[in-house]
Amino acid sequence: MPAARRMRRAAAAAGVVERFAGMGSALAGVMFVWSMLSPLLPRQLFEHFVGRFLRRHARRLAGLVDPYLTVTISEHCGERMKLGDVYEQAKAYLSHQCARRARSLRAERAARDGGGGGDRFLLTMGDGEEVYDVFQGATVWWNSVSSGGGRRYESPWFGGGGVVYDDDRRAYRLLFHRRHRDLVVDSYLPHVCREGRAIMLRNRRRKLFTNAGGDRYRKSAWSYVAFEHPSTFDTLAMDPAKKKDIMDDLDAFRDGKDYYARIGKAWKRGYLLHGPPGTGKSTMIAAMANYLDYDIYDVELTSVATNTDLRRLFIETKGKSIIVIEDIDCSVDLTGKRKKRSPHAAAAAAAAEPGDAAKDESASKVTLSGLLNVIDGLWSACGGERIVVFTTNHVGKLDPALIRRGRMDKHIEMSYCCFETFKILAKNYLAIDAHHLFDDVRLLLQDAKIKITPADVAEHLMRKCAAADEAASCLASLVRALEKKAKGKATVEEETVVDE
Ligand SMILES: Nc1ncnc2c1ncn2[C@@H]1O[C@H](COP(=O)(O)OP(=O)(O)OP(=O)(O)O)[C@@H](O)[C@H]1O
Ligand SMILES: [Mg+2]
Repeated sequence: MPAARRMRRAAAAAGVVERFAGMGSALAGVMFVWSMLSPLLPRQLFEHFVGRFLRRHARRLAGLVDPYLTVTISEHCGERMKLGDVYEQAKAYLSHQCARRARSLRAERAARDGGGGGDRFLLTMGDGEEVYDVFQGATVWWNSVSSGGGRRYESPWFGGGGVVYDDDRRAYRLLFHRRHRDLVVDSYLPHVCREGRAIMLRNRRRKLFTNAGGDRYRKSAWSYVAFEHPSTFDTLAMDPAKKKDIMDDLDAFRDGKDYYARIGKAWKRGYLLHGPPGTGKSTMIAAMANYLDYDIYDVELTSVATNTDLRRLFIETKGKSIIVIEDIDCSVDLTGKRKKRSPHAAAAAAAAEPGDAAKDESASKVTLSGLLNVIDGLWSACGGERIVVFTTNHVGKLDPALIRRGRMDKHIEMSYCCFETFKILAKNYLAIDAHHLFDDVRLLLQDAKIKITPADVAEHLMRKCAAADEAASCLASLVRALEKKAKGKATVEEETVVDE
């Protein structure tokens, strides 16, 4: 047995002995005083005084007999039965540090990054288990307790609309000697949370959250799937200098916790990605998330009924995340004015049921000021380490207040394909760095009148067969498409891929 483990066992055993020895000597003292006094006093007087004494000093006596304190960390806490962060952190810590000493274990799937992690298990303490831990020479004991027997029932309210409550309440109980109180509260518990957070980060599978399709009685406003987009900055086709600038900016943000605190600014950063369709705005968001190892919250503004709901959504996002609002110009009317209806829409509304009209009125009432408040107001500072990204095809349509620096700190234009961009796409799609047709492509792309998006170029370079001369045929297809544009025979909108 390794020496370190032998020492820890010995420490734990010593702790148990010390715990019971302390109780035993205090109990023996009380019994001794009792046996001395009882024959000397009249029985009624004795009972009266002893009764009063016990009533008054019961707590202090209990303290003499049992000098141990407990701290309970519950699974659920606060509003709407939110899962307690501290509980999750303690669970992760215990599964890593102490669970191997437990005899009864609970197994959960430990999802890891990048998919395929579903076969790993996280082992946590089973109900009623006790394990010890040693911290700076002090021994503490952790107990896993549960109540409710794991019953699940459907709410009788809201028409029983699928709201299922889990009656199983779990908690961890931490037991320690009262002389370690300061050590536990000031150092040990923060250590448990810190270590637990780090373990959770290492074990987590990144998530793509959405608020669309939810109902307001769900425990969380967000639902999610595993985030598995393969885009990276290596595969993202754009001017290398611009790409490096963005990566440096992201690095500075990720490592900037102390800097943001020093300058008195919330730890968040806004990016505005603008450019024509198919220039890689969504691809860039995926690359940013993969680069930073962050989750993505994709906000569907049209599914948010009010500013209050929007605020709740933002409060429920966690740190290390990118909050995305795509096509911000067409999400909702953020000027607060109602858009004029087309004659067709007006006729349809007139023919609709009265209930439909009411539904229309109750559609999203998110306002510009509501949005500004969550991304830049007092609420925006909750949690920290968040990036907010807006994308748009029409930057000119946006309200200047929405995209001013400080809200959207970095404006990135995603533009049409240049030769540098093409070379990255050719490397991605055809695995080539050079080809005799590259010169033709370069000459054509140098012509400012020829506008082709990376999405269109990518489609030309996409493998269509496993032929040996595949690269040549793909490049020839691209050259033909570019020549067509040069001759004005095709516009960007009408362009279609020529299949070989
Ligand atoms: N810069 C790029 N680098 C690599 N691939 C790209 C790039 N731009 C576009 N693509 C390819 O084109 C497809 C469409 O790109 P993407 O969805 O990112 O465009 P977008 O700018 O978000 O378009 P929209 O404005 O219509 O949402 C992607 O699946 C990707 O394969
Ligand atoms: Mg997009």
